[in-house]
Amino acid sequence: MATLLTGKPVVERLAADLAPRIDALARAGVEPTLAIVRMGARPDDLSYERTACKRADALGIAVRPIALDEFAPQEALEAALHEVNHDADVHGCLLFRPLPSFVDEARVCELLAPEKDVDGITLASLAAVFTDGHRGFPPSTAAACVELLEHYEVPLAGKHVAVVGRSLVVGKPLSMMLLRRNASVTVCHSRTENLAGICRSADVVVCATGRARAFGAEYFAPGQTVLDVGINFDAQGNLCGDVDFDAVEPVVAALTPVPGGLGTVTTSVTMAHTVAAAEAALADGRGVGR
Ligand SMILES: Nc1nc(=O)c2c([nH]1)NC[C@@H]1CN(c3ccc(C(=O)N[C@@H](CCC(=O)O)C(=O)O)cc3)C=[N+]21
Repeated sequence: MATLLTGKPVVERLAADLAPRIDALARAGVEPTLAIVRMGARPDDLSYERTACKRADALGIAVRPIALDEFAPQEALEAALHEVNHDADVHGCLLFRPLPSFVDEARVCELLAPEKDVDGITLASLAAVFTDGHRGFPPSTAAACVELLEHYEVPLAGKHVAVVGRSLVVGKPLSMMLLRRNASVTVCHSRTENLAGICRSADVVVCATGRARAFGAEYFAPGQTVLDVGINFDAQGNLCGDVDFDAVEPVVAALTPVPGGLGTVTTSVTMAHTVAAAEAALADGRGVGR
């Protein structure tokens, strides 16, 4: 029987930290505001948007959903980001990825004002992750993994962490964040030879491939901590992770569930980044007294 590393206590702790800060902003006449920009209607985007709206509402953060058609021209997306950049009442922006394949994602990401980049999509934010700098925000999903590991006091220093997945949303930035905490990180991917063997040899395994229930018991060993970053929908439309939960739960020491795991922490981290962005805007005199 593995210990379930649920998101709930992490979410509650983050909320307790944010409440007085949101109150202080309200007294200064600022309502932290997050723009959510979506193209099309991918189920994982919708899942995030639903959870984000609920969480924002509970905390006293405003959400501005901006939904574009799946086939909207890139110019429409660029115009939406331009508007976000120039709206002093918007403090943060979450742009769902991946974008449709005809969109130049790298170009679009660079358009967002770095101070509103609460999900670490600009090069400025990513550079800070790689150089251990203090500017900007890391991608929320990567930050959520670290928050959860720290909350549950999972040792990282000197430990071997296998990160499976090399996206800019999770795998690459998370590897750097773990390295900074003195873990020895193996970054694995679809071309990795002996993936199961590498995973079995690790102290902590992070599954971030986006393939429903692809990680069976053969990838794991007793004593391990497993983070399941996957948000997938199976053929029946049920939300599931990258880990085959029923097969793996009897093997490992601790495991995050899906739903109720890292997704919920990711949402809260985005809210925390939005509040921090609002605080920075207030301190800079941006968006007040106009
Ligand atoms: N730039 C970018 N950054 C992302 O981090 C990103 C993205 N794009 N595109 C979409 C995926 C998906 N994603 C989710 C995060 C939280 C939940 C979440 O909170 N789910 C809840 C409830 C799910 C439900 O009931 O529908 C849970 O896991 O318990 C879901 C999905 C972040 N993603």
